[in-house]
Order: sequence, then structure tokens, then C-alpha cells
Amino acid sequence: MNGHVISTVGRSTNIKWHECPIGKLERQSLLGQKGCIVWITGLSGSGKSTLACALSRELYCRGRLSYVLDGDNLRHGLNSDLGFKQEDRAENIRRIGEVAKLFADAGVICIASLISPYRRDRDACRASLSEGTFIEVFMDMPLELCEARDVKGLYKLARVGNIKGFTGIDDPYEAPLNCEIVIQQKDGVCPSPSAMAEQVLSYMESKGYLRA
Ligand SMILES: Nc1ncnc2c1ncn2[C@@H]1O[C@H](COP(=O)(O)OS(=O)(=O)O)[C@@H](OP(=O)(O)O)[C@H]1O
Ligand SMILES: Nc1ncnc2c1ncn2[C@@H]1O[C@H](COP(=O)(O)OP(=O)(O)O)[C@@H](O)[C@H]1O
Repeated sequence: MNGHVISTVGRSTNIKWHECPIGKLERQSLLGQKGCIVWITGLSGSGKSTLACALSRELYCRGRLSYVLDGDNLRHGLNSDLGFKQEDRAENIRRIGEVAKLFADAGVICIASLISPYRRDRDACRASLSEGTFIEVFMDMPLELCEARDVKGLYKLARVGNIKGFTGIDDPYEAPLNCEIVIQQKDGVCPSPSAMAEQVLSYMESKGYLRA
């Protein structure tokens, strides 16, 4: 950011960016890792929260600092004013993306797990970050599996029309075209939570995220 320019951003006029001498690089070397966003997208019941928790625990065991932003959880607070129509989901993703960006700037491995059904919204978040900061993980699980799990009974309600606009039933889900990681069933069997976490961890390890 240019430190001297007075600018207008959205409805904020006459604002100026303040640089701090302690920046992302200093924080990263303190933590021994690279701040980034692991963005887990997929249908309800596809295992996003399960992977987020397993990954966070594995990182913790390896002495790495992470923080989980779960769509469901953030809807209890920051995003409690949002519903599920397209513009609300877009705003949900934009806000979580902005919060995740702050965590990544803090040097933290931020794990965002939310349906984020629209490609455009996910791509906008990616585009607002520097190269390599956004690691998109697609939970490529068949609708039939997610629906069979139906932990919260929401698919059942959606099928009988008691929930309108439910992702995968009567609302769209746009799969990523070029994501970094795809989690899939093998021979019709879903990998265990720790195997899913291991797949993400080995990607992170090989790309150097787990060192400053
Ligand atoms: N209409 C509709 N469509 C999809 N999901 C619904 C809906 N209504 C409520 N829920 C519950 O909300 C959870 C999804 O919230 P997200 O913030 O991840 O959604 S989104 O990214 O804004 O699309 C989702 O939780 P997960 O199962 O964890 O994905 C559902 O439990
Ligand atoms: N890899 C897995 N193996 C077995 N069960 C899983 C796996 N991932 C998720 N589950 C189960 O599926 C259900 C939905 O998972 P969850 O993580 O809540 O999905 P989401 O956050 O995408 O809605 C939970 O009961 C969870 O225990």
C-alpha cells in the first residue's frame, strides 16, 4: 500500500493506510510458518468442519498456529444478520475472506470452512490476496453421501420443501475449476479425517508453508 496517499475506498473517504514496522514477515519468522488461508468448500455434510478440526489439531501437534473460521459458527455472531440468498452468501464469503486475510497477515494458518457455493465469490477472495496465500480445498463428496449423513436433518427438511434454497437440492453449488487440493472418495470410501488432514498437510509441507 502507498503510505502517503489519501484515498477513497467504498464509502470511506479521506483515508490513509498506516504501515507498521513490524510486518507479516517478522510475525512469520516468530511463528516459523507462513500465514495463509486454507479455504475448504463443499456441500453441507461433505466433511468441511471435520477436516478443519483434524487439520487444526495436526498443525497444533506440529507446533504450528492455526485458527478455524467455520461458516456455521460465524453465523452465530459476525454474520448473524445474513441469510442464505445469493447476495447474503456472497457477503458471508466476503466477510469471512476479509477476516481470514487478517489472520493470514498475522502469520496464522487460517482455516475457513464454509459451503461458499459460488465460484465468483471464492475467486474474488483469492484475487484479493498475494500469490500462494489462498489454498482452496474442494470436498468432492457426492450429494448422496452428504444427504445420507444428514447430521442436522436439513436435507430431509429441504426434500419436503420445509427449507427453501438448500445448497445441492434447490440451490446451486459450483465446484472449483482449478483448486489446489481435492478430497475424494477412493473406491467408494471416504478417507478418514486424519487421512484428509494428512493430504492437506503434505501439500503445505511440500510448498513450504510450515517454515518461515
Ligand atoms: N439454505 C441453506 N443452504 C445451505 N446450508 C444451510 C441452509 N440453511 C441453513 N444451512 C446451514 O448453514 C450452514 C452453511 O453455512 P455457510 O455459512 O457455510 O454457507 S454459505 O457459505 O454462506 O453458503 C450449513 O452447515 P454445514 O453443514 O456445516 O455446511 C447448514 O447447516
Ligand atoms: N472423513 C470422514 N469419514 C467419516 N465420517 C466423516 C468424515 N468427514 C465427515 N464425516 C462425518 O460426516 C458428518 C458431516 O461432517 P461435517 O464435518 O459436519 O460436514 P460439513 O462441515 O461439511 O457440514 C459428520 O457426522 C462427520 O462426523
